[in-house]
Amino acid sequence: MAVHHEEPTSTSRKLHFPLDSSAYQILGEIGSGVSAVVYKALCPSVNSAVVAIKSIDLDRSRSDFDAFRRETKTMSLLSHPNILSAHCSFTVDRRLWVVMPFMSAGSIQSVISSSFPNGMSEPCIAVILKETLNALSYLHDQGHLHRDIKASNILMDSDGSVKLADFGVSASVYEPNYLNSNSSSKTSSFRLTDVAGTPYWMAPEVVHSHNGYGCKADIWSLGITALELAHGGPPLSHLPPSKSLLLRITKRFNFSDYETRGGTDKNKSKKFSKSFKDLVGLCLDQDPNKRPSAEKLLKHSFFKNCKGVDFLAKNLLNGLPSVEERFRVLGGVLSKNDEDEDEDDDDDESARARVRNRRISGWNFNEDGLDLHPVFPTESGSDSGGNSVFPTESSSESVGKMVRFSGETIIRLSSESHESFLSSPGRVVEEEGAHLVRGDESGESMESNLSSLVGVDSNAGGVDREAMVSGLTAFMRSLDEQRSNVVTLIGLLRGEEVGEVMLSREEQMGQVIERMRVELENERERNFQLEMELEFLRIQISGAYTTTSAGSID
Ligand SMILES: Nc1ncnc2c1ncn2[C@@H]1O[C@H](COP(=O)(O)OP(=O)(O)OP(=O)(O)O)[C@@H](O)[C@H]1O
Repeated sequence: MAVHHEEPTSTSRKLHFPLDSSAYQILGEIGSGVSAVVYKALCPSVNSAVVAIKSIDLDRSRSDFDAFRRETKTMSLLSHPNILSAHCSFTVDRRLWVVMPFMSAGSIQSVISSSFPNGMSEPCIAVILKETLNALSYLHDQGHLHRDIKASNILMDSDGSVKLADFGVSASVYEPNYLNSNSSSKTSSFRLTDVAGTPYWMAPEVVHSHNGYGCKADIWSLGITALELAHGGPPLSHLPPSKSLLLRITKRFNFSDYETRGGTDKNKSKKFSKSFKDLVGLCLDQDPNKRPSAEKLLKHSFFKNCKGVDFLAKNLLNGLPSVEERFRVLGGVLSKNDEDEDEDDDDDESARARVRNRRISGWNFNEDGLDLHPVFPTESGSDSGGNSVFPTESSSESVGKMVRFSGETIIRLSSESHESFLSSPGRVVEEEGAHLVRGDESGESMESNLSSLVGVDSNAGGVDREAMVSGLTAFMRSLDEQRSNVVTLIGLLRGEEVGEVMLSREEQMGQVIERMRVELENERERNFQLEMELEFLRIQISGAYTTTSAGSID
């Protein structure tokens, strides 16, 4: 077993946790995600310390190795009572092991699932949010964003102490992927541009991340977490992630909607204090600039008579099954739901269970094949109630981009020149398996094809002809490249010589495959954002219709 040693983190250097998997005795599994498993383990050489080991499969993970190095680096540089620091990390074969203190009560989400499926009391919520805000205030002050605030990333110990964990998608303002704005304040000026987080908790500006976002995205997620604690799940978690994400980020979704509908608990309408509603409302302001900072939120009246962590221990941990036991029960539910997910997409419980394992970080959100179906023509009618209008938003950056998703291809359309495009039928663009305009079809057929592409009624808008042509040309070029790669690969497999390269056949094949893999990954990453934007437009359109006709989000 190959073990590559890495520096232990600063906080644990004194303890000398071994950087060797054989030095740990695995006691059992306590959690699992798409690409990681969490174990409870013993470390006999360090006073038989009980630890949690997060073992991340680097091949299955949508974050790259650098992201995980960043997680452990971030954790090692931070020191705060409300932030979980790793003891050390090292690789074991193709897995990254992160050794952390064991938090015996597990995540707040697992506490909710087990004992409070319909939500916790406000005094408990206040303690959890306050402790989390302490961590966030420190984190933002240090120039970091967490980017994945949610109950499953807030861990609790047997004494009720609460720590923020999972820095897998956290980011530092000191890293190169942020945009500077004019503001002089460090914590308000940095702007990240990549999509990261988990759908139900994601701030609107993170979805539209080409405009950049900052630490206020964490404040939005904290607001969603507050609702999660209050109702047992985040708003709209009864819907598949893509739909909930997009509905939630539109202005159509207000906290009051959620409250009067009883949150995720359909049978019960809950009453909440004015100060709690005010706090959540502040966090969920669509305008990130209007959301208060973590530091300011700590002074909110909701925390005025906030109890200590021992209150949590008394009220949450009594009779709570062990974290292993909870995982055994919940783990069974999760795997069953994953098997069933195609059969029962609308089932509330399964949708809620599924989201626990899903995080948006680039294109992997699509990989799970949920409901992000902007190109399925048959769905357009039902999504829009058959009355949607063509997107009216037109911007230079939203023109003519192409999106490939699960073997389908969609094209971003602007609102202009639809008529002129449709009046010149006969362009030949074909691709097997893709929903594209065919050259032998009439203008009307093309129109319906185009409508199908974006899932909207094209009568109400237009297509930018030039953008379409340039987009389709780019698409053809990309197809040509892929075709040539495939031809090369077939040649190599058949034993033909390719060019005058002196490389072995295996090496040549390896190179071609690698090139195609990189291309595919780049394309998927690009496409993820485009899909989000397109779906967002569609939701806005159908939302405009629904709001006008029914005044409701359903
Ligand atoms: N240090 C720890 N101590 C005790 N339990 C832990 C610890 N770290 C994680 N767990 C348990 O393992 C579960 C899974 O954690 P993990 O970080 O892999 O996934 P997640 O946060 O649920 O999902 P994801 O991060 O993939 O969105 C947690 O919900 C928690 O119950």
